[in-house]
Amino acid sequence: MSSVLQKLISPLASSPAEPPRNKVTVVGVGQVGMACAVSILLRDLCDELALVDVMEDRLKGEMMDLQHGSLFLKTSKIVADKGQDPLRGDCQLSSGEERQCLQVHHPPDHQIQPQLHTHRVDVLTYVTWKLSGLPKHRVIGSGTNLDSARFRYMMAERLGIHASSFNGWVLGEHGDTSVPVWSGANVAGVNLQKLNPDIGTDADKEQWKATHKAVVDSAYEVIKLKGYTNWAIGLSVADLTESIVKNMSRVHPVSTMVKDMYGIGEEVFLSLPCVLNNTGVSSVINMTLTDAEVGQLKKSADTLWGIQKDLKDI
Ligand SMILES: NC(=O)C1=CN([C@@H]2O[C@H](COP(=O)(O)OP(=O)(O)OC[C@H]3O[C@@H](n4cnc5c(N)ncnc54)[C@H](O)[C@@H]3O)[C@@H](O)[C@H]2O)C=CC1
Ligand SMILES: CC(=O)C(=O)O
Repeated sequence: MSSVLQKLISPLASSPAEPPRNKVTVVGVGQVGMACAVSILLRDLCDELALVDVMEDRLKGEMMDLQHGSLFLKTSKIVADKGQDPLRGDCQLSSGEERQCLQVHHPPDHQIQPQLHTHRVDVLTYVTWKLSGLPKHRVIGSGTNLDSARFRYMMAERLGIHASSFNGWVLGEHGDTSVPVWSGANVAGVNLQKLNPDIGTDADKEQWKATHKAVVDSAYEVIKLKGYTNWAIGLSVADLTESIVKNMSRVHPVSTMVKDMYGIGEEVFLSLPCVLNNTGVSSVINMTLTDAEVGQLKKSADTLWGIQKDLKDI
């Protein structure tokens, strides 16, 4: 007696379905991980989304909740895996392999947190690079992609234009010692430093420097107000994901290994403008920075090295 399934569907292919061509794994299904997951799903960036967490109930609940939204999404498979080793997983690519696998890590950093008095993404990117054994161009920290987005939004608000029309970069360490590149800030190619040579300095009568301070303070402000930040980081990680999985070679400020750049002598991860495509960070743009900006980058590098050199067992 045939089942409904057998009566309804006549299989044509005898071989099993192909493995996913674009798989994204989100490690850590807390506030940030789920904001990344939803942003990635809404932009149709993968054909399989895998969630990984050590909290089994939460992981299953988040997976089921997303699966129930499948009707409104175009991602064919949403799965969860509590057992996957987050740093190795099933996403290792051998050379020439066509599939795209990308892992987005946002678990907290219990092992190193006590030693940190700063934001952590750059140090965690270094730790991930060391533990994974992956080549440096395949380990990318979201870095100052978020700081730059906040800067562009706040500068654009002050100018009465949309964030996408203000071109400005925040480089270096994510957070407190991030470096706004005032020398490159422009709208439609019009350099703001040419209009106001003091822009970004204490001597500036218009105090544009306050906008960068507001960028740094804004993470603390949002955390004070709602307990965490998640939407902007989720949206920004999805944007990075798009450049990678769609092989777009767009330039983003992300955390990469900067030893031997701008006179930095140590193995630290800091944000510079990076070309992102399906090889990872395929190249770094050599920005023409002022001496003061290079000095600030080196200060960020020193801060991070001060933390990293004391990390044991990596
Ligand atoms: N770089 C940036 O711009 C930003 C970074 N963050 C950072 O992102 C991290 C996550 O933040 P939230 O999502 O708010 O925290 P959360 O506490 O809501 O979520 C963390 C999740 O990671 C899971 N987890 C812990 N250890 C794990 C392991 N070994 N393997 C798999 N999963 C594990 C936890 O069970 C939890 O579900 C924090 O360290 C936070 O500081 C947050 C916002 C912006
Ligand atoms: C928490 C954090 O690092 C941020 O929102 O910038």
